[in-house]
Amino acid sequence: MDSKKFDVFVIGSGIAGQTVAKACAEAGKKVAITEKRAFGGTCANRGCDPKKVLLGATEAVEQANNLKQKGIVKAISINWKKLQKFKTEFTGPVPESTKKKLSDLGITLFHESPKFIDEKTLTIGKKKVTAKVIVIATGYEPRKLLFTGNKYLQESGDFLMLKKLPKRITFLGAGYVGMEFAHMAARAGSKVVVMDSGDSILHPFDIDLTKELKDYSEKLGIRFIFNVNPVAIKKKGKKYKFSYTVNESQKSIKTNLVFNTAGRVPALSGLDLEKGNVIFDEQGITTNAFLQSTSNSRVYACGDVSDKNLPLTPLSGRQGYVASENILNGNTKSLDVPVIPSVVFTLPNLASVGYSEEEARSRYKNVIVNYKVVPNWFNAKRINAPLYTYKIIMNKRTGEVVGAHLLGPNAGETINIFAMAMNQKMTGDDLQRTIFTYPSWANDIKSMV
Ligand SMILES: Cc1cc2nc3c(=O)[nH]c(=O)nc-3n(C[C@H](O)[C@H](O)[C@H](O)COP(=O)(O)OP(=O)(O)OC[C@H]3O[C@@H](n4cnc5c(N)ncnc54)[C@H](O)[C@@H]3O)c2cc1C
Ligand SMILES: NC(=O)c1ccc[n+]([C@@H]2O[C@H](COP(=O)([O-])OP(=O)(O)OC[C@H]3O[C@@H](n4cnc5c(N)ncnc54)[C@H](O)[C@@H]3O)[C@@H](O)[C@H]2O)c1
Repeated sequence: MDSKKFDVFVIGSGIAGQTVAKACAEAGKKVAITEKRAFGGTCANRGCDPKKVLLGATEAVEQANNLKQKGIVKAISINWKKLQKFKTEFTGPVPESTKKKLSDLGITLFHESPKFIDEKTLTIGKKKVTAKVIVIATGYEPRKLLFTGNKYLQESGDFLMLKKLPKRITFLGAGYVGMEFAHMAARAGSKVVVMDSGDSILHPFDIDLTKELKDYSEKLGIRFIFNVNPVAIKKKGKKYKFSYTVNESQKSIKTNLVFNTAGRVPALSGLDLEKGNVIFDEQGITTNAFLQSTSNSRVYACGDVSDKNLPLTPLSGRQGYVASENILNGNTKSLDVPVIPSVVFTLPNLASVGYSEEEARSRYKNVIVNYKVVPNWFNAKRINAPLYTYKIIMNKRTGEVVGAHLLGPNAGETINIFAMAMNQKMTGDDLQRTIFTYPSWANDIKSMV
């Protein structure tokens, strides 16, 4: 068997894997990277970026609909085929440009899944590869749902590639992906059903805000079914019959497509991690503070697949950076996680940073909770936006902002200012003293605190 030796061998070419591979190659190491799907990873090929391109058109529809009778006279609608073509302008070049960037740095590329045969050796196709350091950066994959007909389930990547938008779409899972895609599909003209095994949407987010978002989603025509236990999907001509139970009572719906949006899990299958002595659990690869495997010191894990994950692109990139520092300089950099803002790109956005109301109340003796529904504020009113709500939480003793939860237009941007304020331990007074542009969404922060 042909054998190759590297200083660093990276598995997975998403943001985490690319960051490590580039840093190590730039530092003069002999580096290889392998990718079993398209080079460039989830975010750029079948996640955040293509989603946000499709979202652009639905933002235009939302704004025009809100301003009907307020100056906009004609309803606008989406040409899905043309929108998809536009999206491909972004995703199409990703694999080749990623490959070029990596190989220009002298990195050797493979296009297959490897398998561990011992702690430092992998097989990849017919080749044997040994490396001083092996980096696992394989990301997440959709959770497998085990019921009859699960082969008919589609996943988020399939949605982003749909040539034609079907009349009826069902999303199984009301988390980030299910809610974002349900909003896009509904605005692009599909009849959408969202089901969840739990009793609410987006359960890590603030309950008051998610309730408002759910009610508004229903007005868009989205139907929610909660406490669902999926039973079977049967193909019936061009449609599917999806059977499920709710509180033990049997039900079914007819739909054109069913998407598995029931969560994502670490992508570890097929790597033969046991042979490499790499311990993992359902959180991902078990790592220490330096992102090094606790069982095999030659192995580092970063991005979604490490057990230190919070599966978001900026965090995965940061983990890639921390892993590369430790590979290159010895274990010197531990992963310090700052305050992490997060946004669900429904329209309006739901965004959050820091403690929930419940967490803050249990953590601090006295908290100030500023919770208000304010679609009457100028910024929302001028675009006739139906929802604008905030819940800002401050530690009463220090005045510091410890949590911010926003539902409204532009919330995905405004939340970044709260993240920065929290990282700098700013108080409500500090924010009030700041001069923001006017009239802008950021300027509303003064009134929120
Ligand atoms: C639909 C969707 C929308 C999202 N939207 C957002 C968003 O708006 N904002 C945000 O911050 N995050 C978003 N995310 C999450 C974000 O995409 C991930 O957190 C990020 O891509 C993780 O980067 P990573 O490098 O860890 O893994 P990935 O980008 O998943 O890269 C891992 C790579 O490893 C490859 N791989 C897996 N197994 C093997 C193997 N055995 N051999 C070789 N290669 C392998 C995979 O094919 C993949 O290319 C979204 C995710 C999805 C699915
Ligand atoms: N805007 C963003 O930043 C963004 C967007 C998309 C994805 N992501 C990342 O990707 C991760 C995965 O997102 P996701 O939406 O796939 O997962 P999720 O964990 O956000 O939501 C999964 C939902 O599926 C439900 N569920 C689980 N099993 C089920 C079953 N058998 N039947 C019906 N419902 C079931 C859960 O109750 C939950 O509500 C997120 O945690 C997030 O970090 C981020």
